Amino acid sequence: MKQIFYKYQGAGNDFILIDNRLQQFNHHQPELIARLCNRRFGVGGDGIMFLQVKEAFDFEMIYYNADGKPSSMCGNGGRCIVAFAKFLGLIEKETNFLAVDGPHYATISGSGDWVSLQMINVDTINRDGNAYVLNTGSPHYVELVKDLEHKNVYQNGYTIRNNAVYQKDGININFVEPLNDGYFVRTFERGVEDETYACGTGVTAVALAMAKHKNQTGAVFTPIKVLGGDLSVKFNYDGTVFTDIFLEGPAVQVFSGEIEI
Ligand SMILES: N[C@@H](CCC[C@H](N)C(=O)O)C(=O)O
Repeated sequence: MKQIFYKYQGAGNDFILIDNRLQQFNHHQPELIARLCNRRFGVGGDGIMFLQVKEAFDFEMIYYNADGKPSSMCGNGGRCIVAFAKFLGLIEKETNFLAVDGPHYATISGSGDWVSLQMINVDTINRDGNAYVLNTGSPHYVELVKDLEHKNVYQNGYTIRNNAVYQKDGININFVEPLNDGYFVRTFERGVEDETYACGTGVTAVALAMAKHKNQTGAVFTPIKVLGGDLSVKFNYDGTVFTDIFLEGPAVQVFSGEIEI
């Protein structure tokens, strides 16, 4: 059977998008999902999303990691599916949709390639040695480092992600270095099991962890540079809970096509 797909990227975090409003695609097939995401045997992507009908919402986002397993929230994926919903004519300038971690509100620019996505509130940040550990829809480990440009993110990320604490459930590993204006972040992603060019829940975790690190409260705006471009995170922090968290950046359709499944 032939399947139409769309390919999107958000700061280089790339995804396959499928319009599954008619429920023609049975996505409970881990091997097929992993093959579609494979960069040699399939379309290629850090993950795949299915846009489905959901009562009381504009749509539902069903997300799988590149390894074929259902995942927790994907921030850049969330931004890309909002751009896809606009492309399909389902929404105009704003949307309320359902994802695995609950309802999300988002706004989209007129041209449709800049998306601001509200993320879940965060009230818990734990420590693991010098690192910060928090859940922004997906679990994240955040470590401040020096000379991030030359760090072996794959090797160091792989080692932490697979240590006795995190091996079973997995975690995403973010290394962060302060810049004059904001931060530079590189992420080893669970479910891709490799460094990706960007991670939306990851840069969100970094922005919150750095505010905590610097005892910064009030309205905060954090520009973040990643391998695939620029993202930003804005939020309010009262010293206890992070609210009104928005992840912002590009969400671009790259190509579309048909693949045999
Ligand atoms: N790329 C994502 C995170 C996707 C989920 C992650 N791989 C996990 O398993 O936690 C993002 O943009 O947030």
